[in-house]
Amino acid sequence: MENVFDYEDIQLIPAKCIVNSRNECDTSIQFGKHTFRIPVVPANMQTIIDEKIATFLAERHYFYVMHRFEPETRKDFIISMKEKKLIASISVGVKDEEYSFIEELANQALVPDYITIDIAHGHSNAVIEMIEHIKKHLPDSFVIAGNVGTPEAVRELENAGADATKVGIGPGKVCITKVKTGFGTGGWQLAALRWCAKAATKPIIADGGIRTHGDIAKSIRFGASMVMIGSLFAGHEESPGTTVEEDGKLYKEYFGSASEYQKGEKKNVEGKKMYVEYKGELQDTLTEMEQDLQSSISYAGGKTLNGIRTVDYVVVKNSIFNGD
Ligand SMILES: NC(=O)C1=CN([C@@H]2O[C@H](COP(=O)(O)OP(=O)(O)OC[C@H]3O[C@@H](n4cnc5c(N)ncnc54)[C@H](OP(=O)(O)O)[C@@H]3O)[C@@H](O)[C@H]2O)C=CC1
Ligand SMILES: Nc1nc2c(ncn2[C@@H]2O[C@H](COP(=O)(O)O)[C@@H](O)[C@H]2O)c(=O)[nH]1
Repeated sequence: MENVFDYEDIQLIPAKCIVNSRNECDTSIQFGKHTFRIPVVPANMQTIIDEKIATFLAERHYFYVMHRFEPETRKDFIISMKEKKLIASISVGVKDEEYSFIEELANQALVPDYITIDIAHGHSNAVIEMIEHIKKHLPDSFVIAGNVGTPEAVRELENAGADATKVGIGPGKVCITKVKTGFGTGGWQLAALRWCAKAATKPIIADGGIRTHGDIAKSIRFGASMVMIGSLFAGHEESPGTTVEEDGKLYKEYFGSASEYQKGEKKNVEGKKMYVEYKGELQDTLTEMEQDLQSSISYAGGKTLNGIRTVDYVVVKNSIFNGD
């Protein structure tokens, strides 16, 4: 891989505007059988999403992926979303009990609309076998598989039947994979996304490393259909993490899914915990993201997200917070 770069190294170049107001710019994205308001999905992490937030998002036509860290609640969650006529989007791992869980869902005709296979090193037989298992038992579920960081991995997971792949090994804000293992896409996530997108024949989710709303537009430019974000969604009033007060200021916790706080033990820890400033209401952030993306589309000289996909860009090597 040559010419690696990350989000802060790139600036998109404006093209002639074709709208009279940013309101005319359409940020919606079709992903699977459904169309969502913005190409953004909060990370499937325990301090980012819970059932209440999932319902809030689904009711307002935002994509969501429920986390997999309370496995015993997943079946009721699917039933409850189906009763409300909302999309059911869950996560699974690859351990033995997950195989029986998929069979149980199939036997009870409980078909999640989206199933995300969520493990650290997604380029593995474990994930390939789980994709095949889901496709055998729940062929109508849209399967997202990850995480990966190479075109070879994208091709293999697509060939196994994945409907979308998720790219990002170690660029996350609470991720310590890079320092613990020496591996990953941390520090060059945007270049890795481009590399993977060139090989992909199905949608890609860019996962991790988004620090500003402009990074969403950059992800779209470099091949993402959807962008998964953790830290920017942490710290809201609705966020599940605990709230603490220090010197009169409010903070909320945000921890990694491979942190000892999530795992309950210090084994194969690849994540940490941090506190982020309290950010107010989730809807305000979603609205701001949509407006900023409408602006991005207008700067791209387009009316839809497609306008961003072909826009010119420059590499400006002034990395200030590369890869955290
Ligand atoms: N996007 C990212 O950069 C990363 C994300 N995470 C997140 O943390 C959570 C926990 O992830 P994970 O530990 O995979 O989940 P699990 O603990 O559920 O592990 C899934 C399975 O994969 C095996 N496994 C995990 N990592 C490896 C590896 N490097 N090589 C071979 N086998 C492996 C595990 O076995 P065993 O534990 O015995 O090895 C286990 O059987 C997930 O939500 C994941 O998305 C974690 C790290 C990086
Ligand atoms: N290496 C680790 N990555 C993790 C862990 N928990 C979550 N994640 C990944 O981070 C993104 C969110 O990134 P952000 O930059 O937007 O905050 C999330 O979707 C996962 O892919 C972890 O413990 N270790």
